[in-house]
Amino acid sequence: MMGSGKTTVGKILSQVLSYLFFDSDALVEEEVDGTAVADIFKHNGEPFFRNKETEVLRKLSMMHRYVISTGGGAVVRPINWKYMQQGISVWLDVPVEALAQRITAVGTDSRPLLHYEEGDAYTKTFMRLSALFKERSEAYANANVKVSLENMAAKLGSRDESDLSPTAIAMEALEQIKGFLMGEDGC
Ligand SMILES: Nc1ncnc2c1ncn2[C@@H]1O[C@H](COP(=O)(O)OP(=O)(O)OP(=O)(O)O)[C@@H](O)[C@H]1O
Ligand SMILES: O=C(O)C1=C[C@@H](O)[C@@H](O)[C@H](O)C1
Repeated sequence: MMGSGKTTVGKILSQVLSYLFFDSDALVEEEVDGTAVADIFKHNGEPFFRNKETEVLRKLSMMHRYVISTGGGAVVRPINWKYMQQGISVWLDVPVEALAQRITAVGTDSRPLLHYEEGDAYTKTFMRLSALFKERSEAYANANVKVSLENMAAKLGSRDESDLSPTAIAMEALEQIKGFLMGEDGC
């Protein structure tokens, strides 16, 4: 989901692994002459953006030793899973309340799918994100690994996910990836 920390956590993970980091939204922007995602949505429409996103994921699926932060909506197209499953997919599962708080703090200008609701900034962001999460939760569950911030906080005896640093989340992702790979090898 947008604001879940894919970029922040993904960059840390890439450093720990000594992999390169790429953000698929940034690559789509490059393909459209440096046009910002919000402007691509505005001028070319969402289907145009989604086609570019699929094309970027196709190209990335041929690369090795990359950590990739995908767009939050990449999960909705089944064809994208064909590409994402060339690697190990990680779902950063962050409660919608926390997402809305983070996004409200930085503003919604760069997030074209959050522009339409009435009301105060937190409430409209929360409502829209809740609807998107409901539509997409089944698709996110296709990921090989799920890092639940709620579960991580509970293990630490806390109910507040904001206590979790991006580094701690990256380390948890790494542990789960190792567990997934060991399961794949039948270990
Ligand atoms: N663990 C965390 N705790 C608190 N804030 C965080 C955490 N991880 C990321 N953030 C903050 O949340 C915001 C969104 O993070 P980030 O850009 O990494 O998310 P994203 O999933 O890549 O978002 P998008 O898909 O919309 O680009 C940033 O302001 C970032 O500093
Ligand atoms: O959740 C989404 O559908 C999106 C997330 C962003 O990363 C961008 O890919 C775009 O704003 C759409």
